[in-house]
Amino acid sequence: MAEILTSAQMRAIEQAAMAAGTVSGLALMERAGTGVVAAILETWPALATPAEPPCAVVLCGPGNNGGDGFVVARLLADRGWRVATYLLGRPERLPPDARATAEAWSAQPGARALPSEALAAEDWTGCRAGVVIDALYGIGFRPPLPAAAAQMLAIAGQIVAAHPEGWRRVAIDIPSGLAADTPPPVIPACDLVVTFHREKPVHPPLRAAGLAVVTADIGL
Ligand SMILES: NC(=O)C1=CN([C@@H]2O[C@H](COP(=O)(O)OP(=O)(O)OC[C@H]3O[C@@H](n4cnc5c(N)ncnc54)[C@H](O)[C@@H]3O)[C@@H](O)[C@H]2O)[C@@H](O)CC1
Ligand SMILES: [K+]
Repeated sequence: MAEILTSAQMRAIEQAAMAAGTVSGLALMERAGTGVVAAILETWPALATPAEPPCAVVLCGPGNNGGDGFVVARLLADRGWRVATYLLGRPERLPPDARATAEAWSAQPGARALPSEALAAEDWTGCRAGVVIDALYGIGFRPPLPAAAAQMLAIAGQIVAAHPEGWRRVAIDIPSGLAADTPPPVIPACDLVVTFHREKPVHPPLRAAGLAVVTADIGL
């Protein structure tokens, strides 16, 4: 059976690698985002060679999971996708690595880096293929889910529901609202979960329930 790590064990491995100077937190975040994009394109190869640019609605939370989301936004925009990020919280309160990836994304010409409040007013109906990226919370989350985050996920669900053949939901590390170290009380609506280095206790039950769970190598 594949090794399962708790969130504390995962953090300890990341901290040890950073303390040893073998990798920075920012480099790990870049690898994490790269792994998410690779998993999306492997899971849905049509998105790698689309007839028209796909869209990405990226929900970014207040921590490093959100930082991964900004990397994914930048990389998908580099591929010609139509991308917007929606940040829950204030950019100046992001932790340093996430702030760096947010700034790198915002600095891209044409980047649409928006506050969470903008999500409700956006119209994505003209985009036939796309992904909603859940980068709200990862291994740092402890329930309950804040109402504002639940509201963002609900709006994103409506975007996907409007195009059941063309839009997919992707969760970075963990579907937001679930805790890393315990079995999920409910199975969330999600098509692909991309976690890093090793699965956490939440992942095997998700896979057993039919969700695609991919573990990306981030070089730890
Ligand atoms: N250098 C790193 O730390 C790396 C982090 N990675 C990503 O970072 C994630 C972990 O990041 P963080 O530790 O910043 O945490 P998260 O991004 O999971 O959570 C963000 C913040 O939400 C807060 N929070 C937790 N529960 C809450 C609740 N119920 N209501 C409101 N706020 C709540 C936490 O205090 C935390 O500061 C991983 O899941 C992974 O996606 C990856 O990029 C790999 C490298
Ligand atoms: K997430």
